[in-house]
Amino acid sequence: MSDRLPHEKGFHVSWDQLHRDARALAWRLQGHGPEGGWRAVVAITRGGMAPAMIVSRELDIRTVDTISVKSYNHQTQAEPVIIKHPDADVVGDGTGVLIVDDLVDTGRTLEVVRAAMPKAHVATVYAKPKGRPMVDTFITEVSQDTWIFFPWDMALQYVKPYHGTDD
Ligand SMILES: O=P(O)(O)OC[C@H]1O[C@H](OP(=O)(O)OP(=O)(O)O)[C@H](O)[C@@H]1O
Ligand SMILES: Nc1nc2[nH]cnc2c(=O)[nH]1
Ligand SMILES: [Mg+2]
Repeated sequence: MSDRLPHEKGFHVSWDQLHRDARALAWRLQGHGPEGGWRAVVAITRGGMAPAMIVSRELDIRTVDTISVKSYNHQTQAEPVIIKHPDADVVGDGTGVLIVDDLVDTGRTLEVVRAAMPKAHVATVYAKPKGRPMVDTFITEVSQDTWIFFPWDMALQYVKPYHGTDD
């Protein structure tokens, strides 16, 4: 995360909120697939896996695969590389395939994913302005200087009361 700082704001997403937003994404996608419906979901690991599970459940899509993209740092420029492809027999050129990720930020990850499946439909739960053109469907936009905190990266912890003492 350090190479992506500074971020002025934080947007904290609870499991409950993530569930609601991923369901809203599924609702928006329902009926918008090609004739015959969506054939498969491809989750972009790892952040896309929880949203993809929720979307595939809501839309009753049983064929779910993954694509793994790793961002390598070469002199501060992050260069995403696909380190695991989905099953070619399942996805083909992407027709009828729903690619799901938690968010788009710069759009670099989706650039390489789209190149691998040009005809797929790309859906993210959250989007930042720079990456928006890379997404077909999303639910909530946040500003570019906002860092989104996901529930799998967080834990409940004690917070000091405003009045300054611990009891
Ligand atoms: O639009 P971009 O600037 O490419 O950023 C968006 C990507 O960054 C995060 O994944 P990350 O690479 O951190 O890996 P993870 O999903 O395994 O946490 C996020 O889950 C998106 O996949
Ligand atoms: N968790 C998280 N990962 C990211 N990867 C790129 N942008 C973000 C972000 O805002 N939050
Ligand atoms: Mg990711």
